[in-house]
Amino acid sequence: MLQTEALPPEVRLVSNQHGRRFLQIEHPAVQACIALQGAHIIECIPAGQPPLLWMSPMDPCKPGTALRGGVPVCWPWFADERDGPAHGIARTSDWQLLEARADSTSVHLVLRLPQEDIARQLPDEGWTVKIEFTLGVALEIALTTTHTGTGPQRLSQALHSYLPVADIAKAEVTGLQGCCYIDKLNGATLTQQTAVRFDAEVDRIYFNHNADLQLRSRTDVLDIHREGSESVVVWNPWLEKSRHLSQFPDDGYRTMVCIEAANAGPDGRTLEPGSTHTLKTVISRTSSKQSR
Ligand SMILES: O=P(O)(O)OC[C@H]1O[C@@H](O)[C@H](O)[C@@H](O)[C@@H]1O
Repeated sequence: MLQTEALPPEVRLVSNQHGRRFLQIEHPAVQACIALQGAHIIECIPAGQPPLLWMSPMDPCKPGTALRGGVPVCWPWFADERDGPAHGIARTSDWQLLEARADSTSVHLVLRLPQEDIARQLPDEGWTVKIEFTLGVALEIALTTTHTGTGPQRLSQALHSYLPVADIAKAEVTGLQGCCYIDKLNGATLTQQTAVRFDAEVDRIYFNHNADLQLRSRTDVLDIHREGSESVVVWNPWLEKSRHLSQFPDDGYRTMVCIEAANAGPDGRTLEPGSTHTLKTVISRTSSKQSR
């Protein structure tokens, strides 16, 4: 773990009143906050812009509880693709900061999931995993997994980005037209004909897809670029599910949508011993354009 004295002045390690620890980033180009538990970024505000991420106002901030919003890291499985906790084991451990540096345009941070946490929870498997954040005018996250065990190992994962919208009923996701998806609500496989719009719960895995996406909401446009990802999860719980979600207000669904760079469903990977895979997403607001 990097010692506090080695942090650049733009990065501070802080604790809230419950003892939960965060990396607080204050840089001329960006303000951000990353919870060590889960290596979970909960705030990213490029200078002069609205936030790039949605965060629940009901976050209890107690150590051990799941944070609803930001970018939870789902690893080494997505949702319930394996037995065990939903979205894998990475969300509950405190990650270790390995590297922190800043230049004139951005802050770069590297964290890793402690080996003893992986060994305790997945005793028969060999993995190392680290995450790199580059924070500036864009939010860049790269999750790198190395298979250190013997025999092939399955890997599915997601950077579960909660993105803000002014009004979900007027938001749309473009770039998925013509793409096939699994509708997780009924198991059907369908083809997306138009931009994705929302008037009910949506929970889908789009697959065989690696092109860029846009989230359009009133005059705001977020650009989403992915690498090492052939699938993208689009999720909005709508009203009924919102009422049952932890740390989520009943009307939270109106102002968020998850667009997740993933390797999920048919895009789950098999890694051979010694091989490495990087899942990357870049979220930016390149301009304000006219939307619906
Ligand atoms: O409630 P969780 O575990 O944070 O998951 C939230 C949602 O995450 C999405 O990625 C899944 O597709 C949904 O099915 C799930 O409900």
